[in-house]
Amino acid sequence: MTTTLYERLGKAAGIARIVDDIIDAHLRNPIVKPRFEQIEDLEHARRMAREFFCAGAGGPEPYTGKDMLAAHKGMNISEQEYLAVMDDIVGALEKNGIDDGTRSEVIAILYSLKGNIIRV
Ligand code: HEM
Repeated sequence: MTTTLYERLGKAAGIARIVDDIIDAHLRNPIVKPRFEQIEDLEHARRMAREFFCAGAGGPEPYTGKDMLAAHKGMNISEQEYLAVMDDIVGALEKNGIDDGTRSEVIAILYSLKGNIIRV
């Protein structure tokens, strides 16, 4: 039996916990903290990130947020900030007991989005 990425991440409930840990990590990470402290509606951003991961992992939840280019346009996000965000995501996946292969899959998907996020 193969399981989907969505299932291996713990479906909506598991993804919600992972996203909460990612946001907590960003708010503690000196490299990206100022960006995330400035967000006016953090609960909205949290909801969008949960939807994005659910939909991106093949879950049934629709993603109702902006595409990655529109969401990050004009922010002048650096390569270093992008890496810091990726590191926080890996840390949150590890904290939630996500296996090595699944972590690599998530990182590969996110890496493919970098052209829509860095210095756009
Ligand atoms: C790993 C790749 C990333 C993914 C998958 C991602 C995903 C998202 C999503 C889904 C949103 C919500 C869009 C919406 O409101 O409709 C968002 C917003 C945001 N992202 Fe990212 N992001 C990534 C990288 C980054 C990086 C590297 C930074 C900067 C350090 C960043 C900073 C922000 C900020 C500040 C917002 C909120 C904008 C606002 O509502 O005021 N993101 N991101």
